[in-house]
Amino acid sequence: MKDIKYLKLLSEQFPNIPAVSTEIINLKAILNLPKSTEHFLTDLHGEADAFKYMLKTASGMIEYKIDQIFRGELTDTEKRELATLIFYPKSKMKELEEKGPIPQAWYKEALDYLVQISKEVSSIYTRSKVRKALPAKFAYIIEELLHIKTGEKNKKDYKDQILTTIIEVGQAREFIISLSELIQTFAVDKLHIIGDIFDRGPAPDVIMGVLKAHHDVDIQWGNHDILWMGAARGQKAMIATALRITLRYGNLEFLEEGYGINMRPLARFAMNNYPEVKEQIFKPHLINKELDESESKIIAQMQKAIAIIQFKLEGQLIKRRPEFKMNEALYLEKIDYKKGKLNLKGKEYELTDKHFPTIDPQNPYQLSEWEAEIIEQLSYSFKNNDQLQEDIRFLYNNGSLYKKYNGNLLFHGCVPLKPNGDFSVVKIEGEEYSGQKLMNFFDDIVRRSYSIKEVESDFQDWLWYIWRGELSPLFGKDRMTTFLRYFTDEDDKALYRENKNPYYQAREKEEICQKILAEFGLDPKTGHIINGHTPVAEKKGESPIKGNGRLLVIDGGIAAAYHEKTGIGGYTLTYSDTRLRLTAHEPFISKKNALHKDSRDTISATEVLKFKKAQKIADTDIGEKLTKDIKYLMQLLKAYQDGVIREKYS
Ligand SMILES: O=P(O)(O)OC[C@H]1O[C@](O)(COP(=O)(O)O)[C@@H](O)[C@@H]1O
Ligand SMILES: [Mn+2]
Repeated sequence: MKDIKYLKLLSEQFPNIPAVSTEIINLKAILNLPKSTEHFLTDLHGEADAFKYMLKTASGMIEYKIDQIFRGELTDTEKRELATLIFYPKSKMKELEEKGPIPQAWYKEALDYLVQISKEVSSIYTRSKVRKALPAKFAYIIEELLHIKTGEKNKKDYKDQILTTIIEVGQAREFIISLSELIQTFAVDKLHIIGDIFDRGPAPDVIMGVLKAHHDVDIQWGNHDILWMGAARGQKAMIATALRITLRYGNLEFLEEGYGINMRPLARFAMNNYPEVKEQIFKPHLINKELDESESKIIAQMQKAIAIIQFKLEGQLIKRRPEFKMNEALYLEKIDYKKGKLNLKGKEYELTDKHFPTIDPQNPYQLSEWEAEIIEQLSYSFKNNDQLQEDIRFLYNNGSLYKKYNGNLLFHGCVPLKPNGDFSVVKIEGEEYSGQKLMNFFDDIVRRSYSIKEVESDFQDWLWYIWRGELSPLFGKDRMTTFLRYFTDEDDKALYRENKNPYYQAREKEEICQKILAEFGLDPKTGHIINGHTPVAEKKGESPIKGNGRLLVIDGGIAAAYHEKTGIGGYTLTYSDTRLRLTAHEPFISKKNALHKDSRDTISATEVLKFKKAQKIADTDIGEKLTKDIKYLMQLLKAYQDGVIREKYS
């Protein structure tokens, strides 16, 4: 029996037998609803258009529903037309209008179809949840339409009349838009982003805007998110790195226009110090866009300038934190500046670029006065940028290093392992961390870095470690060879190789996946690990399904930069009441293309798992919580019945 004090507290919310009974009936009914759909996306890398499209289409879920409802009734082309109407209602109707007035019959049919789909996708939610999600202006009418049962003869005329009147009063367009948005919202209940929203692509700020407006999203931080979180806290090596990557892909728009960060001081500095720059090394890597020569040159100059600042700041940090064991990356002191050569482990390498005007060979990691001023200014603009701070706060508040959800384990990179498959042990201030404890340690570091005020604090150095340290669960590689890739040009691939943590080999084995699930307190027989971070090269025949189905890697590369490597436009995962489905997508080209193509977007869909019995809310984490609540409510009911607690009626 729960503490009487607790029951008394509960009685304030449910003061009498009818109130507590109603709640019990309500919760028990909810337990019997089907489990709602979860949608997993990862490695968005600034690709806002592709991401928005995946959300709109619920990764093929909407087309799948249309198939189910209209099988045998509509042709494939008609089904695709209906799907694009749901994805882009405004543009689709605008196009039709351009060809002439839209006939009433078209509106009637479209409304009828959309009502049918809305009914289907909302049928798994409680009335109250559906009501809350309805657009206020049409809530009453839509609710009426959703609750007319198919086959209810006497209601058919009633429904027809409502649809006809909607058209007569000129509201059909608005209704179609509202219903389409409703379908998009209801197709997926919960969105999981397995990390890497930032870097490489053009519009992470737009993605953040969409996520902030979403009804239910959680984020498992990726290394590139941590990079921006550290940068926004003012960690200077991370600011320099985030900017270097932005410049490397020539994506200044989101920085300057999206976040309003002024890049002119860096541009002035770069033009002054690097009037000539080796464009073959530093010219921006442009995807789906072009820049004129002068723009491209200035971005190259800025990229070199910020890269040198990054290497200096990283050198300082590595020296300050010997426990990070990253001396290997102390490159600037291994350069013979007169000869223009790099000396690594007794071997000399010719540098591809020997112009280092800001480096003092005696003190190579010291920033020049101007460099110091630049990074100081940038740090000020990052820390005082309202928009960026709001986005990063959202990442902190809705994110974590890993998540356990409905029996599955979600994280971006890895759980660091030793080559023999044991969990790696990290010793920090006398304490040993491994497995879940290590993940919790890093999660705690990230949170504390946010709440602790002082700049460049210990915690911020650790954030940088999470970005690129050997035992970081988000990086999962032994080193980052950026410097070598810029400044050396060897045939020897080993020089640049970043070796993946043994986890990536080990996860092919079912028993390792099971061991990890068990370490996190999940059922190793039924749970799944869901990973992002490493693009799956489908082209080379790599499978996203590992460990005999216990682990799924869904980074197929939404990032346009990786399409060539992966050969597809990304994987996504949906987990409904009946199945866990992995979908491979075609690369997203443009909205225009999506609007006009008459085929599906998905290349293939694999049923990773099909449940024998459809899952109910009772089988989920929320169900577990509700079951506990019901238990206490039953105790309260009994306490009223036995007179242990007095009922109140007002
Ligand atoms: O693909 P780019 O922009 O050259 O960046 C390569 C760098 O990105 C990393 O792959 C990290 O990014 P990911 O998390 O996307 O893998 C580094 O290991 C590597 O040095
Ligand atoms: Mn990553």
